[in-house]
Amino acid sequence: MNALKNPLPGKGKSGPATARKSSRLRGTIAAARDKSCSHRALILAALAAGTSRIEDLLESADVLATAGALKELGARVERTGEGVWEVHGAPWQSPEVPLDLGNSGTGVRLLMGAAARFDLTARFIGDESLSSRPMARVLDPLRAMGAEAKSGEDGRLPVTLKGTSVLKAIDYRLPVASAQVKSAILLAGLGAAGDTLVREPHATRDHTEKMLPLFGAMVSTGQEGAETVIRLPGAQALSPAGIAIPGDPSSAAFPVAAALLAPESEITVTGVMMNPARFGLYDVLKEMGALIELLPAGERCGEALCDISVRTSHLSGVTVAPERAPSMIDEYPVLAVVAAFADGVTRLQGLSELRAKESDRLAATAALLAANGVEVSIEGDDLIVTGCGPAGVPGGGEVKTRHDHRLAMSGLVMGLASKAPVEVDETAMIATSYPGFFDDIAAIGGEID
Ligand SMILES: O=C(O)C1=C[C@@H](OP(=O)(O)O)[C@@H](O)[C@H](O)C1
Ligand SMILES: C=C(OP(=O)(O)O)C(=O)O
Repeated sequence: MNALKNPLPGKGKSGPATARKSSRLRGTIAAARDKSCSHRALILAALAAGTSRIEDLLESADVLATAGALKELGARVERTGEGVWEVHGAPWQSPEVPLDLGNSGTGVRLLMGAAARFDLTARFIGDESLSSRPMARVLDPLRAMGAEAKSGEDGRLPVTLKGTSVLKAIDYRLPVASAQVKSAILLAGLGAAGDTLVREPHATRDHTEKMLPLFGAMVSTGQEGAETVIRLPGAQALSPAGIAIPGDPSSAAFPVAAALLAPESEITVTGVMMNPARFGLYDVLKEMGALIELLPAGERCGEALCDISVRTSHLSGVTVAPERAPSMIDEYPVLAVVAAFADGVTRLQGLSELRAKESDRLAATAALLAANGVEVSIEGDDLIVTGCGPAGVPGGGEVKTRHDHRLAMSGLVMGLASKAPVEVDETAMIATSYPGFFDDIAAIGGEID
């Protein structure tokens, strides 16, 4: 394994934390870099013949786990400066050790797809949370393409995958709305004989499709009735690229929500990617009455960017239809927190996929709200939140984070605006997606200790 040229910054905080009512959140912060694009940039670079340079990579635990796995698979991966990485691709080989993807669903599922087209055997493992998440959704299509896979109980990790350089192309309709499954199939399809087709009944984030051409690959996206169809010709070689990673709308959601809820606040988060398949939360917040302004801020990686300015707002409950879920899938916990402060009832519909995240996020989000005195219920796959309105959110609860970074950050955002402080039981996993969270909240004046 090759060593990092420059040491990485510290891993962030761990242990419990308490957020206290804060007001006058002010300032401008740069958005944390996008996790989805960071994983993809590393993986595509490791498939390309030659040296790619990635700037502003998100140096979070999840992304570093992907970088570590790529080294074990034979790529040369070097950190040459803050957020700057050089990756030299090579044909992937059987790793000598199990590939430990820690907490990262994106890392493990995309890597299984990308590895399937090589003559190699790799064992994939992860932490307790990742080991409880479904992998059959990726292994089934990879098996249909000709890979062999053995999994733990119920299609979970550990998974031993035997890839093959003679993969078959498939025409596959996604049974769940998942960009990870789509991407795994497309990455495998790069090495298959013939055209691979992925059909999406509900469009999901399209970063893989958008980034592949930057590495010289051909891929096209079309519409057949209500379905989005992605077609990728097989037997494609990738060329190296220079990529700069845009800001993450999912991470930006936390400071934005804090400023909406804490009195007399006004902040700006700069450089946020506006990809429509990621931006659903911001549309919903506007529908709730949020004072949000979006200022165009150029482009990165083929994605339009904006600076988001947000002020403390009077919010009303809304209904969010199920078909909007893929465009804001990771934002429901913090949206539920925002809804708890609104006037009236918010209905978040069609959230079955939240049960397959780092925790059962549907149950855990309801528990977070209930522990802090908010009326909440789950009806089927819907989350119903009765906003506390002018009475305010009581707070005072202890949030069980269940290895889930988004729950931890959502609980802390609630505590920045609720009457009594909110404690979360663990914060280490925040570094999986947003290592700068505590610094950013402190920079705008939020009190977390
Ligand atoms: O492709 C990606 O980068 C991601 C897709 C989503 O997962 P699913 O594909 O499981 O919906 C999302 O929840 C995850 O944070 C990142
Ligand atoms: C679900 C998430 O990530 P992953 O699936 O990559 O673990 C997330 O970041 O909220």
